[in-house]
Amino acid sequence: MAQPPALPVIDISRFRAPDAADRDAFLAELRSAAHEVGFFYVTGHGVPAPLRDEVLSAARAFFALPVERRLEIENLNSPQFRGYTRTGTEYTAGSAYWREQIDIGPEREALALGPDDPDYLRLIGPNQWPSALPELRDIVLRWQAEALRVSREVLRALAAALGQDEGYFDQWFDDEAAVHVKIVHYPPRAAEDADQGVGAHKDYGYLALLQQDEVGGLQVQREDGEWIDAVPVPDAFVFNIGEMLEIATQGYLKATQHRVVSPQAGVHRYSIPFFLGPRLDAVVKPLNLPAELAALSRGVTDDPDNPLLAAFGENAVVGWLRSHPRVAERWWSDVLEKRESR
Ligand SMILES: O=C(O)CCC(=O)C(=O)O
Ligand SMILES: [Fe+2]
Repeated sequence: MAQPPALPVIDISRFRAPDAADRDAFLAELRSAAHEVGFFYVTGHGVPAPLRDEVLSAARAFFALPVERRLEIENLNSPQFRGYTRTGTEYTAGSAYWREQIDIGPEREALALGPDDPDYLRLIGPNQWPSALPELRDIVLRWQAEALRVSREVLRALAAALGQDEGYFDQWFDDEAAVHVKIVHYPPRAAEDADQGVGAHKDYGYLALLQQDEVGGLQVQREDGEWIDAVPVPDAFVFNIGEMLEIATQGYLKATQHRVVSPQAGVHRYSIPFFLGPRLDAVVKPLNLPAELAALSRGVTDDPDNPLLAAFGENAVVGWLRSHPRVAERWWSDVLEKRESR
């Protein structure tokens, strides 16, 4: 049965409202959604419905390809962790996820690097695209451009809601900014009690945007520990705060834990998350919050299993190495050895 959404709904078009009072009311709503829950729906985003349908259809078509065609772009081929991950080979906290996916990032040439270059520069490189579904590239890149536009608008609105100039975060963006799209398929659970689609985690960039189909399964942890469903809301994206914004606001905004419960037998779920991070070389500094907001900051989460790193490139490297151990062993063994001996 359809449940009413338990998360706030933010109409981003109100950010450009000509009426100052309405804009202030909008910023107050956004601020409270981002501070109290860290998860909210965004409507009024202007991403055309046909494009949203096209990307989900392309996702279904890719995962319906024979496995050998999917494996042509396996991420094991890619030092930059790009490409296809088979079900059961991606991890959080040592426990496998029940999903398959394609990881896509900015389309670049890999750099010729020396031993003293920072490790995160190894994340720069080309994507892999399936020859069996040539239209996927164009559809995903068009969708990615729209997701980037909407996320940057939400980030501008958040800057304004935090008492900053709306362009505050622009200093961290240029062509090297970390954008990351995932095309994801959650197969039905293999057994009634095997329901981990994705284990509890936080996202490491500034913001994540999610387009989900009508199945549901995403859950968000409230401050009291209770898990609530981020039920699909037609035409809305789900947004959540990532670790970089938690650091920038000293915990006034919080990177919220979330997870995905696998669909029931016979049901398949498809989702397209998009992650917006700053440039790989960005080191996020705490921003100057207005006193009344600073008083409500909770500090940055101190979890020994997942220390939050203000250096974004390093935060990203740690995340990739942890979630894709096979790619890490194949292409990053020198980095792993260096880190183990520290
Ligand atoms: O597919 C979803 O609903 C969420 C996925 C997610 O949280 C992630 O990939 O970080
Ligand atoms: Fe996530």
